[in-house]
Amino acid sequence: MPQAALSPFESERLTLLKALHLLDTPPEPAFDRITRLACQLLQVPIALVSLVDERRQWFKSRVGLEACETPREYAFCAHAILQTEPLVVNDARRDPRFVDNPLVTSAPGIRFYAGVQLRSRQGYPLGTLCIIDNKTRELSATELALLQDLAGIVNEQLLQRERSQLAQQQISNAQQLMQAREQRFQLIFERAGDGIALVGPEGSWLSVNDALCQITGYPQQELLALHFSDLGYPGDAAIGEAERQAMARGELDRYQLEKRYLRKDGSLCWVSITVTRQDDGLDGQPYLIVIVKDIQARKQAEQELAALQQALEQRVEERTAQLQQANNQLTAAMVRQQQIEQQLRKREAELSAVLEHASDAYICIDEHGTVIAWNRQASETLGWSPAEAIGRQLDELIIPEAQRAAHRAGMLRYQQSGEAVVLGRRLELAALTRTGAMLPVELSIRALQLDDQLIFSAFLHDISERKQAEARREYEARHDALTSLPNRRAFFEQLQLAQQRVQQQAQPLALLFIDLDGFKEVNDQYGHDAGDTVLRVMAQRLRDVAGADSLIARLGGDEMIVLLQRPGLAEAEVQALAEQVRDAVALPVPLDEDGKVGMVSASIGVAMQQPGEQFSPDQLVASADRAMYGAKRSGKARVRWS
Ligand SMILES: Nc1nc2c(ncn2[C@@H]2O[C@H](COP(=O)(O)OP(=O)(O)OP(=O)(O)O)[C@@H](O)[C@H]2O)c(=O)[nH]1
Repeated sequence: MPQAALSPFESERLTLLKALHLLDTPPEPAFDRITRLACQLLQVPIALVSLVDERRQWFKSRVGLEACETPREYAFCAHAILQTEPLVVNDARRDPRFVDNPLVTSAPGIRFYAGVQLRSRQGYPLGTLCIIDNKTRELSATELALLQDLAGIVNEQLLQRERSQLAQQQISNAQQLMQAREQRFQLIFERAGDGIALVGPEGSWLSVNDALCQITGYPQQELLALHFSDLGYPGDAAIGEAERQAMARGELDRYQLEKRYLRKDGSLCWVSITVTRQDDGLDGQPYLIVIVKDIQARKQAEQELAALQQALEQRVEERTAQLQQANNQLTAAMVRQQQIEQQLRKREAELSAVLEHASDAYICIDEHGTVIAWNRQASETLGWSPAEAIGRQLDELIIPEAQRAAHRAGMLRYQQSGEAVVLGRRLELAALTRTGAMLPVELSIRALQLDDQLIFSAFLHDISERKQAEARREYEARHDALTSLPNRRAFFEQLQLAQQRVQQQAQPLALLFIDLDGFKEVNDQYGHDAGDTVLRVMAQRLRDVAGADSLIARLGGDEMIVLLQRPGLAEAEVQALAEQVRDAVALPVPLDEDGKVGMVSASIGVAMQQPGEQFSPDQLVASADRAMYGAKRSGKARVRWS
C-alpha cells in the first residue's frame, strides 16, 4: 500500500493545526451540522471533518463512523490534503493507492471516497471534509459542487478559529511584549546611574530608584514620604520656580535646571534635574518624570577650574603688569641706549676729529698687522697718505728691516699668550719713512679687544729734535765749551774704561798732565779773550800732536790732559810725545792781525799704569798732577815723570 507523501509545508501545517486547539476537542454543532447535511444531501452513510496530524487523522465531526481517528497511513484524507482539487475515488478496489488499504479490505469496507481539502488562511492543508460509501458510485458535478460548498462552510469555521487563535496570539504576544518592556523599564529604572523618580502632580514622590536614594542619602521609604520640594536647598529655592509654575499652568512640558539638594546627612550636593510632564498617567492624572543627575564632581571640577582660571587670570594680570613694567624699563633702556648711541656717535666723531687732527701720528692695525687707521699727522710724519697706508702691512711701511721679525714675533706672542713687552709703555724706536729715512719716534701702543676683533692702536711722534737736543746736552755735559775738548767728567769716565783695558787687554796707559805756564800773564796782558784764544789754540795743537787715538781733555782753567793707550806702549814713546807737546805749546800764538802773540809754555807731569798695576782714576791723575808740579818747581816748560 503506497503511503501518501508529506505536504511541502508539513512543519508549518502541523504547527498551525496544533495552535488551533481543535484536535481531541468535543464535537461542536457547527461542524456536526455540516457532516449531517453532507450525508443527507449526498446520500452517503459516512461524512467526516478530518484533521490530519503527524501520525493520524482525527475526526472533529463524524457521521456513520464509530472510530474517532485512524492511522495516517490508511487515511484517504492524507492523500486528499496533498491536492487543491477534490479527491474522488469511485471504487477503491480499483485504485492502486487504496486497493490493499485495510479500510477497504475490511471494515468499514470503503468503496467510494470524495474529500475536499480544508486550508488555512495562508493555504496550508489541515484536513478534509469527506464523504464515504461502502458502495461504488459516481459523483455528479452538482454533487461535487455541493460537497465543495459544504467544505467551504467548514473551512470558514476553521478560518474563524484561526483568526481567533491569531488574535489571541497577538494579544498574548503584546502582553509578553508589554511585560518585557515593563521589566526592561523596571530594570532601567532600578539600575540607572542617574536618579529617576515619578512625581505626582502635587509633588509627592510616586516612585524613586536606588540611584536617587544614593544621591539624596535617604532610604527609599523615607524618600517616598517626602515632598518633591523637600530635597531642595533653601538657598536655591528660587531656582526653577518660574519653570515649575509654568509647567503647573500647562505652558511648559519640560525643563532642566541645576541646583543643590540637601542630603539626609545635611551635606549639599549639586544635581542636574530634568523634569518632564506626562499627561497619560494610568489613572488619567498627569505626573512628572524627574531625572536627577549627580553633578557634584562636575561642579567641583568647574569650581576648581574657575578658581584655577581666576588664579591664572591673576597670574596673567600680574605677568602682564610685570611685562608692562619690563616693557617700560626696556623702552626707557632703549631711549637711554639711543641717547648713549647718539653720544657715542658724537664722541666717535669728536674722537675721529681729535685723532685726525692730533699732533701725534695715530696708526691702528688689526691682528694681522694690516693698517686700518692712519691719520693726517701719520701722513706728515711718515710720508704715506692714508690711501696708500690703509690696507698694507705696517711692518712693510714703517718698521726697519732689522726689526720686522721681532715685530711679527711680538704680535704672534701676544695673540697666543697675551704677553707683550711693548704694550702700554712709551718706546723710542726708529721708524722708516716713505723716503727710506730713519726717524726717531716715541711710540705708545695699546691692544684693544673690540667684540671679536683684536686691534692695536699706536700714537707716535717724531722726536728728532728732542733727540738732537739730548745729544747736544749730552755733548755739552761732557765737553768744554771753549775748546770743545772732553771735560773733566768725560775724561774720568774714559779713564775708568781705559784702566779696565789695562788689566783686561794688557794695554798700558799713560797720562800727560799739562798745566800752562804764564797763562795768567796773557790774560792780564791781552785780556781774557786772548786767553781764550790761547786755550783754543793749545787744544788744537794737542789734537795735532797726540793724534786721534789719544784722548785729550781740559780739566779746567789752563789744565789739560792727554790719555794715551795702546798695546805695548813704551815709556820712551810717552816721553817723546810729552816733549812734542811741550814744544808745540811753546810756539807763539798769534792773537790779532797786528802780529800780537801770546807766549805760554807747558809743565807736563807723566804717569803710566802698566798691566798688573792697580790705581784708582784719582790716584793716577793725582800722580800725574804731582809730577806736573814737580816740573813747575823745577823751572817750568819741562816734562817730569811720577
Ligand atoms: N782767559 C781765560 N783765563 C782763564 C780761564 N780759566 C782760568 N783762567 C785764568 O788762568 C789763570 C790761571 O792761573 P795760573 O795758573 O796761576 O797762571 P800762570 O800764569 O800760568 O801761573 P803758573 O801756573 O804758576 O805758571 C788765572 O788767571 C785764571 O783766571 C779761561 O777760561 N779763560
